[in-house]
Amino acid sequence: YKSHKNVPPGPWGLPLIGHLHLLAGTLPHKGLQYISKKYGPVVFLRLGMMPTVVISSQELVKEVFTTHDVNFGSRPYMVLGEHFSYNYSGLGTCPYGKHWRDSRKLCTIELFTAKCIDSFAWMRKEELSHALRVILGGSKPVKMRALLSNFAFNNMSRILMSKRYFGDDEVDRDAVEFKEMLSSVVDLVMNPCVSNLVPWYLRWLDWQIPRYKRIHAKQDNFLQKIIDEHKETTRECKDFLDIMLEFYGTNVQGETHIKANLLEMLVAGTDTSATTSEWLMASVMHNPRVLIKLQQELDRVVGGNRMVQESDLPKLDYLQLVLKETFRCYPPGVLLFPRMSTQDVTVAGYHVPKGTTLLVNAWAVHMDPEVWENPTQFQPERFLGSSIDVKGQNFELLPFGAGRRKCPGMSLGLRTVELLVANLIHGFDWNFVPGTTPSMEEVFNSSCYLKTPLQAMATPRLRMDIYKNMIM
Ligand code: HEM
Repeated sequence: YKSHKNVPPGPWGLPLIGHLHLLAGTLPHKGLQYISKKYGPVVFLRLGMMPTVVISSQELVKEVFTTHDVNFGSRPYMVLGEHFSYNYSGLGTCPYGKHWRDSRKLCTIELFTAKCIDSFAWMRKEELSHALRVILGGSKPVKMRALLSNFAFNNMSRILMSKRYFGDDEVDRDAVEFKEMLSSVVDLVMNPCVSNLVPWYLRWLDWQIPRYKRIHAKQDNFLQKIIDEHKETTRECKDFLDIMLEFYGTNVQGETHIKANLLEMLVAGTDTSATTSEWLMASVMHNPRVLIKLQQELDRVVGGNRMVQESDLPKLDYLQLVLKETFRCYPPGVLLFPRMSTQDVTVAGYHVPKGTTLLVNAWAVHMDPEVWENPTQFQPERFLGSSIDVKGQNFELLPFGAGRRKCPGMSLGLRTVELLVANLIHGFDWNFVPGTTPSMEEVFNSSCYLKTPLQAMATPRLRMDIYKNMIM
């Protein structure tokens, strides 16, 4: 890399660890933003021994996701892909090519169309009624993270494989273990573990490999059991696992693709939606003006005699602004999901060789003062009258990425988040636990989370019979 004169600028690195020391003790997206302020919007770094280019401006995001999108269409080496996603068999980790195109088409047609998403409405309604029951009858204060995460997980697992794991009182112990495994897998996506930081011939040095293998064996057991159960029973209405069994086949290779897809979709679809909902709730609780304005809109559009239905959501204009602002300030994928160049390419006039990891600092773009006025302030009104949406079309707001490998689950994720938060805000007044004002401090585990899980006091805003009608 060094032998090439025209590589992007960057600080001096150290042997073996490269530039990792510059990110120690800071959140990676903030550390990378600091470096890019000094060296420019395209920076070359070595994360361990792995050559990496980091992009931090709207203009360059546009360049990589339009002109060079095919070239950056694959993912780099990741522990997630090798050890957990059955050697890159799933839609999110597999290399750009025929298998990816076929898998993406299957999901787009069978899972993510507006018609499919509408057809899951009754499941979301049931899950909502369970969430209401937890809020009204459960412990005080409400443990928001568990509530939001169980809602997202149950919705995903029902859509994918007709399974509901987290009940109101009873929980499936295997599922709890599986969900914990998923969290460890999520942690490993961008974790600076040895395997992620060295070339292939040194990966055997990673002392954590036996741990990956142990977790994977348990995960495989759980997923295989679900597939075997599915093959033995038939459902009146096919779920996505039935559709995948028909498409990929029931041979070992087919089932491997299915297990990888199930795992990746649970990883990609659960935490992202739950984290967005938690950031939104925390943000509006810290900005009571916004919370009151949301409730006024809900009173106007929905009224005080019922809970919010999916058909109300497109009419909730202010909620859309608040959601956009939440995504801008707290995108769950602050660095998106890494890509890799499959050919030598010129970015912003600099040479980027084949095999370089591309990180897009979406958070830095969302906080760029050249693009946003007062970027650090939470101000949903900034989107009033603006055509900016969350689809990443103009590359200044990218919570779902952009280009060919952008998130295919966007509409499903948005519907899940909007329905839940609209009902939480319409149905209850929310206050911090008396005597506490939790901080908005974040932690990074591949995704950004509130450091202290949100807990809140809920006071019903509507007549009791309205909740009772909703709770089945
Ligand atoms: C608020 C919710 C969500 C957010 C913020 C989000 C965000 C993202 C981001 C940033 C990427 C990487 C895009 C890129 O590389 O440019 C991604 C990819 C992906 N997401 Fe989502 N996501 C969400 C919900 C979902 C849901 C509900 C699913 C459903 C299963 C899903 C499935 C996927 C998959 C399969 C990929 C990989 C696509 C590929 O490589 O072709 N996501 N998501």
